[in-house]
Amino acid sequence: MISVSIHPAVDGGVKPGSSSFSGGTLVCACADRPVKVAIKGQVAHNHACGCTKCWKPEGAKFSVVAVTAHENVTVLENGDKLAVVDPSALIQRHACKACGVHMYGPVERDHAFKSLDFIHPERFQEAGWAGPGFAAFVSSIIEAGVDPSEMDGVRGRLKELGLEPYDCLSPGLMDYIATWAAKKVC
Ligand SMILES: N[C@@H](CCC(=O)N[C@@H](CSCO)C(=O)NCC(=O)O)C(=O)O
Ligand SMILES: [Zn+2]
Ligand SMILES: [Zn+2]
Repeated sequence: MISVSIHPAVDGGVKPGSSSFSGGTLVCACADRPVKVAIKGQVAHNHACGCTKCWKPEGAKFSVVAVTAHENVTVLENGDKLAVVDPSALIQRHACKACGVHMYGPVERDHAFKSLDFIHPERFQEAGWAGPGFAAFVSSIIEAGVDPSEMDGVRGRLKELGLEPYDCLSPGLMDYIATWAAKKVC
């Protein structure tokens, strides 16, 4: 049986990152004047995300998305092609207007993730970025058009790949957000 496709970067097995990876350049999909963004250091909290807002390559059910500190992000070339996808969203996803690839998404609002940027490590020119460690917003793929009857197969495949499926973020990240919220309210 052909296994369920999750994302081209993980369908053949999740690749571990290299301890010597010290950052690189994200490049959009344009042949002409591609947007280039430099990222310093290894990425953190890389995960597969099933939400409808994250950029996915053609045909993928999930995105692969990680975070880095905003100070590690520098637009190198063709930044004039970037526009914010949804200015009302928490993550200010800066996408290439020509090819649609999301290049970086800063969180500027008062939130546990403030000063972090969401990026898609598959757009690195270089190899060695840390692979995804879990799958988030799995049920959200239904919102993107996946038939609910496919969900057992999708969750089964994610587990097989070592990407524990969650319908929100991982427990560690949810606890982190809740801890931040608890401190803020009191
Ligand atoms: N069911 C919705 C969920 C969208 C959503 O909340 N996405 C998360 C995860 S994005 C990367 O992990 C989120 O934090 N979004 C904030 C934002 O998008 O600004 C859907 O699928 O659309
Ligand atoms: Zn582009
Ligand atoms: Zn997402």
